[in-house]
Amino acid sequence: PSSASARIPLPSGLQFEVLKTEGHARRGRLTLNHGVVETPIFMPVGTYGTVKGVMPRSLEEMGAQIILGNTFHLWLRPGMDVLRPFGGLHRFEGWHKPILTDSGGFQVWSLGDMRKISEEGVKFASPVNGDKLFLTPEVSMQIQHVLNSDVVMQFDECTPYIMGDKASGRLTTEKEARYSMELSLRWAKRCQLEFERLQNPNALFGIVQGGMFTHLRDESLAGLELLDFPGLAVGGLSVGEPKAEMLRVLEHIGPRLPAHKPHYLMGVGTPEDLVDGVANGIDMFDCVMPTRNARNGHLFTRYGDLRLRNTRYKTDERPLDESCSCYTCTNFSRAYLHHLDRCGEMLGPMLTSVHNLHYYLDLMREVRESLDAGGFEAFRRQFATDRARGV
Ligand SMILES: CNc1nc2c(CCNC[C@]34C[C@H]5C[C@H](C[C@H](C5)C3)C4)c3nc(N)[nH]c(=O)c3cc2[nH]1
Ligand SMILES: [Zn+2]
Repeated sequence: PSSASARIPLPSGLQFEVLKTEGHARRGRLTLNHGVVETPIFMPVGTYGTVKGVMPRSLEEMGAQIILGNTFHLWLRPGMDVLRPFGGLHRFEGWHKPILTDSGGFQVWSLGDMRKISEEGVKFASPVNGDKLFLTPEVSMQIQHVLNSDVVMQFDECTPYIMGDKASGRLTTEKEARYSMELSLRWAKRCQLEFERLQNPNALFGIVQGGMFTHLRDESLAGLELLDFPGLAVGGLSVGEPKAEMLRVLEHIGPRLPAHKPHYLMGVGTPEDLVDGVANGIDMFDCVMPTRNARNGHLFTRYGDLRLRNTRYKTDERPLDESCSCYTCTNFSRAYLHHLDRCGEMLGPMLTSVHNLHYYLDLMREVRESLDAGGFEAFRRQFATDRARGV
């Protein structure tokens, strides 16, 4: 694989220009150390150094501009000693465009009771081999430095929507959300100090927390603004809260994010969430749905969702989505994909992942084009009508 050409790093690792706005929606251009990204953008998610079942050449073909890496898992396996000689994740996984890595905080949080959170960081047993591990803001920065990701996320605590086990259903209190938000702010400062000590040439993003409390969201944003990160993410959403709650918080904080910086909504979401997010000032999205749902035969199309396992598709000669130009829709029928799914053939998830990712990337391309033409609101109405039509 070609060695990454020597690049002159960008100041603070990125440049961002807002080309057009329509309400709170923005059409932008994000220049990172490994290339340019047109926004709004969906970022396919890699988990173990690959977007499951999809080759990097296919990702390029479908127009992916930036993908996610997985700090937590890559730290455990293959580990930094393997990745360091490659100069980072790009050469290791054969993706030479921009990569964003999350800090690992969200995943440790998802480990549930196997973790112990303190001011210092998070102690937990490795799900890979049971080793006792300690993830701190500093260690997260050191791992992401080795991965050489273009966008580095601060180590934060994703404030839960429900405290304790789901059964109890106790909502996180304002006091708990405040403590968690302030912990993430202290960790943001520690991340910035370590990032600078490492002389990382990439971009470090802060993450806004505050749970479902808009005044805590404002305090989190104000605290992060003092640290002047080149980009900001909205965390602590899509964590089991009702859709209305997510929208309420998003409509509050999205328009309040600094206009000249890129805005990343973490872990969101459905096609409808992406369009709603753009309307509230979001530029970047990541979500496991396109790939995870593809493996479960849950396909997204312009006219609604499709469950491939349903017997009605056994003889259906049409493509998944007549309006889709992806490799899967161009070459295969619903009947064939239904058959692969029934047989458990590995080509099935590969073809359905190509379609779902292509659908998400194409949706965001249409959003960008509608913003270029000043027609995003009209596009948003047509999108909702089409999606309600049914496949
Ligand atoms: C789904 N809802 C949601 N996600 C969230 C994430 C992870 C974003 N995706 C990165 C990720 C997470 C997993 C799965 C893949 C690969 C890798 C491990 C990185 C995407 C979040 N990450 C951080 N650091 N903080 C959050 O508050 C947060 C909130 C979320 N709410
Ligand atoms: Zn398709």
